[in-house]
Amino acid sequence: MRVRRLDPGIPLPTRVHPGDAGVDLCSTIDLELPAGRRQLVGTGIAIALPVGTVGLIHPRSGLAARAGLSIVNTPGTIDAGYRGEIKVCLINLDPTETIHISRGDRIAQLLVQRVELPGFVEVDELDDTSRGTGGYGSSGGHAILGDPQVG
Ligand SMILES: O=c1ccn([C@H]2C[C@H](O)[C@@H](COP(=O)(O)OP(=O)(O)OP(=O)(O)O)O2)c(=O)[nH]1
Ligand SMILES: [Mg+2]
Repeated sequence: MRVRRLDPGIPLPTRVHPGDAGVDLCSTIDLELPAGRRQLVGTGIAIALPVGTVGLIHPRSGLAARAGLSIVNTPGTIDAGYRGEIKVCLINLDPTETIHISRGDRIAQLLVQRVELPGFVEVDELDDTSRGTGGYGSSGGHAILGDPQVG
């Protein structure tokens, strides 16, 4: 995969272990992210994905579990033709604590996947299926909102 470093001080995307699906991306900035706030953060890299693939930007589970750091539009979509800097819209989901990020910290991970590129043909009817138009919990088994002891 061809990759450009737009910020020479930032390491290339790294696959920490051979076979890892995600390659980690780093922040180009120091950042204080208060509880509930979001910010678009540069990663200092640009890539040339092959047509027929997509880059998906996922959060890192450790930061999510330890600090509540996530990504607003997870997974972010990197189109094959995109040549700009990959950016990450970080959000602090912790209810009270500020998250401190330093330049060079690994803040997200990039996955590259094959993707279908179908054309769309308008029709009057779609074929019947067992699910039909049922969705949004139609099969049951949802969690109950509120306190189950009350009422
Ligand atoms: O987390 C992300 C998501 C997107 N992008 C870049 C690459 C992607 O190819 C482009 C457009 O993304 P998307 O299609 O999700 O955003 P949009 O709001 O639809 O913008 P556009 O009108 O440019 O497609 O922005 C990122 O750098 N990081
Ligand atoms: Mg778009």
